[in-house]
Amino acid sequence: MAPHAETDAGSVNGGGHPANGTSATRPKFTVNSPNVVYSDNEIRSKYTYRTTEVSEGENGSRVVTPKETVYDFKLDTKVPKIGMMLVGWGGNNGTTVTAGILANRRGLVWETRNGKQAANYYGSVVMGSTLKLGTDSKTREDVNIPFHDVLPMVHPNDIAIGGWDISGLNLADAMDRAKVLEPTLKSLVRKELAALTPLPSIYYPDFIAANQEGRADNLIPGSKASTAHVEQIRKDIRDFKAANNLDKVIVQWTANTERFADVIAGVNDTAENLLKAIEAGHEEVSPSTVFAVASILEGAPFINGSPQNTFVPGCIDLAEKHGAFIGGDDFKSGQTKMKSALVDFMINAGIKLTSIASYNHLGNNDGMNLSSHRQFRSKEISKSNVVDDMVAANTVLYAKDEHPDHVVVIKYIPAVGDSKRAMDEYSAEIFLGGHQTISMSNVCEDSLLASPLIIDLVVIAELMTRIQWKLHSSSSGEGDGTAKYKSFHSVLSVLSYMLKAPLTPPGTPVVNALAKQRAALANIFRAVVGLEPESDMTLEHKLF
Ligand SMILES: NC(=O)c1ccc[n+]([C@@H]2O[C@H](COP(=O)([O-])OP(=O)(O)OC[C@H]3O[C@@H](n4cnc5c(N)ncnc54)[C@H](O)[C@@H]3O)[C@@H](O)[C@H]2O)c1
Ligand SMILES: O=P([O-])([O-])O[C@@H]1[C@@H](O)[C@H](O)[C@@H](O)[C@H](O)[C@@H]1O
Repeated sequence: MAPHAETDAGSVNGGGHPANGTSATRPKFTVNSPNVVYSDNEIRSKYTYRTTEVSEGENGSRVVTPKETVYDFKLDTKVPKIGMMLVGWGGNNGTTVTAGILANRRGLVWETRNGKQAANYYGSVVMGSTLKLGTDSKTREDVNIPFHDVLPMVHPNDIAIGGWDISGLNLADAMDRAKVLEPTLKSLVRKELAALTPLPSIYYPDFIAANQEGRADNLIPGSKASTAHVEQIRKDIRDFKAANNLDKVIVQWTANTERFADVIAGVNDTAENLLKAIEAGHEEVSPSTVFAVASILEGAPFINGSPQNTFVPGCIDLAEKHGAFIGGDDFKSGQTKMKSALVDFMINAGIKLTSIASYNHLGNNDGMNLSSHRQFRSKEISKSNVVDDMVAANTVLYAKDEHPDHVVVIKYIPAVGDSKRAMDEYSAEIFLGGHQTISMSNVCEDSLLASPLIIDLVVIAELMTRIQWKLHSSSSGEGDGTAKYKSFHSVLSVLSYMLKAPLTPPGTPVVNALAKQRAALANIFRAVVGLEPESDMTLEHKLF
């Protein structure tokens, strides 16, 4: 069946939201400040970023100096028509997120054994959460707004969807294979999904488990990297963009977890070497890296929802050289999301976490792929490193290089399907030699937890393409109007809230604490419209 792009999704406004297109979308609030200027298609702001610099004082003391850097931000308020192309579109996540967007777009309601269920975007930080805007001028109470309203963002209902899969099943049959959704919901989206078929993809057998071979029937010829593969994927992106009359396309990897690729000097250590290695068909270049390279060259943001090292140094170098956005790694959906919140709480409460035993079993195709050791190893790494920053930051509890014992176990048990079971035990030392043990059982519907993250990653990555910054003349020392606006760094570490192993610009620290990640996201968006970070000090309720 010929690959089909989804029909133009932008014209169906199921969510009661403003139609998408090139017209500017009116912000949901107006900032009353001389530092914020509104025009038809832009919001410009002057923002003072306040930090604290610590330096060595006398006799081993420290000197702490408040620092101010003034930035100019520019936000393009035109919300574009975008498409999302998923690599692994026929998988559990791909089919579930597609069905979910269709259900929301059409405002579907279906019968379940507990009664009627309406489509929703629960689990999406953008569509399901709020943030504090400020304090009511009269009541002095908090005013909270939907996260989606803080800046003009794409509405997921309007995202055109397409993608690739090594399996040629149409999306309706693939949805059945995934065994994630209720039959009543499936029946309501089946017809539309049946008309969607993943584009053929590249398949290099050595990178994913051998047990995946049986589904590989929808292939672009060639079993190792090639320039032809890059060019085919670039053409697919262009064709999808044209077929759906899109302004932008964002590509996400939600295909199987690959083994780590060896990082080899002269092969994938620089952009130039990586392109040469692809041209030479080097066998250490993975399919995910080929997709990343193609997306970068096509100017489409690329996000890696799996744990493998797609972004070898040469790939990051290429993104930087092309000013393209990349983000990753590995959707943070259930067990690790809980861990990044619980460990933050325990260690910042002064409780000395001494061990974490994380066990989970699942029975979906992801689990089958992870039953192969080299693919499991990729996941073990991304699930294990999530506590490192929180431990290293507490030198009261932990000596240098001291850390809790931490084991990760993943077992494939077909009977549980997509309903992943996570069982964790957190052991800790408390006051006067006491011990605390937290045992947790967490039934995580893997794809129903990951799909909203796919949406958040696309919406936020797109928003980041419309935000630019420059040093204000008072900080740059240059005359007004001389500095040029530029985009955020190519590596979108702002996406870390949705990811287990956040990719950050080379040489910059990784923050895994969930609350810090979310605060960074919210406060950066506040800064873009000239608002101070939300500090939660609420002095207005303490000093009166
Ligand atoms: N909660 C979650 O579901 C969750 C959380 C974090 C990360 N992940 C990661 O997301 C990925 C997808 O998870 P899933 O449950 O949808 O898995 P899945 O196995 O159901 O889907 C993966 C799809 O990718 C396809 N595929 C494999 N190699 C491909 C290639 N080279 N090109 C195109 N398609 C290819 C497969 O045919 C399959 O349809 C996995 O890597 C998983 O580890 C999932
Ligand atoms: O995000 P999380 O729940 O910690 O991690 C999950 C793992 O526990 C699971 O084994 C794997 O199949 C999923 O892809 C996901 O990565």
